[in-house]
Amino acid sequence: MDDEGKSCIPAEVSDILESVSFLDMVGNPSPMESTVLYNPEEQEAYQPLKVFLRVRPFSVAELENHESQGCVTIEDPQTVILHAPKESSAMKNSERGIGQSVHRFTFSQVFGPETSQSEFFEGSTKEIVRAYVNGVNGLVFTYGVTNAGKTFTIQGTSKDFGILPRSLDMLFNHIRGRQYLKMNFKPYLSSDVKKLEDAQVKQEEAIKAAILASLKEETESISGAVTNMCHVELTSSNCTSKNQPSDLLGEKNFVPLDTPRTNTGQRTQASVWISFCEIYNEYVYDLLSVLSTSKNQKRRVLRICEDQGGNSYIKDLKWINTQSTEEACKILKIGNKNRSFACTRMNEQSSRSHSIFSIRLLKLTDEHQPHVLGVSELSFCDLAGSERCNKTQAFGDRLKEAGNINNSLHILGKCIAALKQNQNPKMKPSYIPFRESKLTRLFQPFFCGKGKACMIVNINQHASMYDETLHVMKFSAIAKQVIQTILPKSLGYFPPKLVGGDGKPIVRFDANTSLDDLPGCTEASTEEEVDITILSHEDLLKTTENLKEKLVAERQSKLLLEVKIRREMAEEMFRQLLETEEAWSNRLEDMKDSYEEKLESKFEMYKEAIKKHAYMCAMEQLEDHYVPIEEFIAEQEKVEDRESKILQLERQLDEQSQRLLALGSPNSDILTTENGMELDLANKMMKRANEGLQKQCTEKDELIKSLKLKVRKLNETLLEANEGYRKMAEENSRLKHTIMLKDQEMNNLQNWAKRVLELEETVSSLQKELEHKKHFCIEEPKQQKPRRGLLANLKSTVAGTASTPLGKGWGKCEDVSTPSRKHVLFAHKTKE
Ligand SMILES: Nc1ncnc2c1ncn2[C@@H]1O[C@H](COP(=O)(O)OP(=O)(O)OP(=O)(O)O)[C@@H](O)[C@H]1O
Repeated sequence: MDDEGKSCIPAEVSDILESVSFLDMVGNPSPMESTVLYNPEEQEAYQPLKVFLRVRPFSVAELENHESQGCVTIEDPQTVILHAPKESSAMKNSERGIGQSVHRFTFSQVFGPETSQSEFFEGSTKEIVRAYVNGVNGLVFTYGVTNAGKTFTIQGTSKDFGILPRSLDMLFNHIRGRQYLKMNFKPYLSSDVKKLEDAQVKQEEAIKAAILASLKEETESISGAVTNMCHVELTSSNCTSKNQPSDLLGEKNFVPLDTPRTNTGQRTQASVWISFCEIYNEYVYDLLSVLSTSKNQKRRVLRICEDQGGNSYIKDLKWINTQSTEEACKILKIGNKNRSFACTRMNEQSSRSHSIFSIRLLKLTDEHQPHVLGVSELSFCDLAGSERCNKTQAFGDRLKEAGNINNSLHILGKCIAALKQNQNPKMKPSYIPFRESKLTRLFQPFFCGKGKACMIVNINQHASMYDETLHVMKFSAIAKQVIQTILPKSLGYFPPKLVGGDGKPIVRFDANTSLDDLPGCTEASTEEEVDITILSHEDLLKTTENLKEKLVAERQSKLLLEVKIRREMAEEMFRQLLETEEAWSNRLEDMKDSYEEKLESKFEMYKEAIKKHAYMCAMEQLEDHYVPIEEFIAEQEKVEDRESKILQLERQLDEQSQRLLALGSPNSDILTTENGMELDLANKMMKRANEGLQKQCTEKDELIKSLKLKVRKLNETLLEANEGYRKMAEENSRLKHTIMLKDQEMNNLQNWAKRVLELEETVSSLQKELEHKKHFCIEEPKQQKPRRGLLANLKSTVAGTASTPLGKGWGKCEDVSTPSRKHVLFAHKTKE
């Protein structure tokens, strides 16, 4: 989208517009289009929205001004190519690599600048008019920038009639000779009929006379022009013959109006009524209101209401009985005078509002005892120009108008985009904002299967309007993909209802539906959007009173509804709480069991580990200090042997000492001399014994040393064993810590249980409130549902477990007084 001013195309639509691929524009079928439709009825029911393009010729003035040509090229009857002129944003964008400078669009039919009004009517609108006279509602709307030829296409000029007068002519030719000339059956609400009292008929006649009188001076010219049209333009019709019906409709498949006859063989008759209104600045005005011609009087704003079938209609809109095309054209002219024209810079007679001209055809049985057989409506909507504010250089009121025009077209764009999106089964259905503008509210039934619509896109070939025209074309590319679903009459329609002059039902044509089904006053029940600024003081008071009554009734019904909803909600909440409680208690049990199992298995694991470790340590020690028993015995024997030897030697030493003492006595000299030899011998022996002893001592020392070494090694082994023990103690403390954490988790679980208890209290308070409400409603108090046991169970379990030292969920069924298996186990572990 360009950044110049506010676009009439919404951002969402713009996004889609930008994403509309070149292939889409050349007419690739949408998902719905590509769906195979097997029977002709289905094909009739699902049709893409017909979009016709009409290219306006250059005016003499434009040709004189050398308006650049060549922007629009018609390739074939369905395709048109747009070439961006140099100065356009599209060209600038394409030069920057964004978008293309050439675009191809396809339409149901493209009508070039040389197309006459008659050719255009034949090729575009005739089909809808044909369906209309057979009872199918129709809508024709023109879309395009200002000065593109929308009004020219619908209304034409006094010499060159547009599709509207031609449709009227076709209709009147069709019903010629079977027209119901009395005015006592009048359109009512969206598709009902009101039977008027005589006084009301007179009033209708007076209104019509007043309207026609306001254009008396121009009657001649219009009459002449219409006659002219019949004689000159409609060459294919027998319009010249007043008594013969037109053969415009004389084609295959067309069922003439007089074909259906009632069971009693009565001929059908037709009554035609027209209305003309405009939507200006989001207000609906009646263009046929006589008062509106007075300059000083403020125009009355009309409201859009809905009937019981949800169909929108304009409340208090004037419907004028019309007996001929001439009359209808006169009325159109009067309406045009009231239309909000304002000079814009681009079009001298630019229409700044959306105008809607509607024709209602009432099919009746014969005059003596008339019954309504059906009502169909054909509307022509001339939309205001879709240009942006800055192009028209709008300020003040014009800017406001442009804003409102843009807004309603913006909503129309959103609706069309949403309709297209909703047809795609792969996309998420989106809300269609029909109610966001008056225009789309009135168009809604046509897009919801209650009529046939067709869109006429008008463009001019101005280079200066290229960007605007491109947006119009992109918009139409989306509109073309919207599939219209025409509902069969049996579906979605409320059959026409005949009401009396007071608006109360007289006859209903649906035998299956009784009159009791109808609301007392449909109108009153469906009224909305009251514009209080247009009401007098008395009206305001009356309205206030009515509203007060309605409010009281509404409040009562709302209160009952609220009580009902609250009760349902409370029951639902209670049920949910019980379910939650059950789920939580189950979960709690499961968690407890799983933690118990985990803890037990961990204890077993650690026990095994400690045992294994102790065994390993013992084995290592055994390996280090292992001495074979034989060696040990041999060593022992050696030691004993040596000890006995030492004892023997000590005894010998004692003996020697005694001998030496004996030798030291007075007769020792004698002994010395006598025993000198013996002493030497003894000394030698002692020396030898001494040496032997010394040797034995060194051996003993070595043995002691080796024993000390062994003792030291044993000490070291002891230290290692101590270290192992210490590690095991640490492991043990870690285990204790893990157990503590598990305890905390169990605490958390208990907290959850408490929460469940709190919820239970909430439930009981809700129940109390419910009881209170029940009293309020003076209803039989219901027996409170017996509480499920789980909550109580949980409560007692939690209370029981909380009192135990390790509490926290150990053993749900164990006796508190007897120490549980886990307690003993845990105590044992702690001890370890
Ligand atoms: N097909 C046509 N042949 C000849 N003249 C045309 C054609 N279409 C439009 N014109 C002339 O172009 C001028 C503008 O047309 P018209 O008023 O219908 O535009 P518009 O789209 O209704 O503009 P706005 O939205 O401002 O009302 C008129 O003078 C009309 O007579």
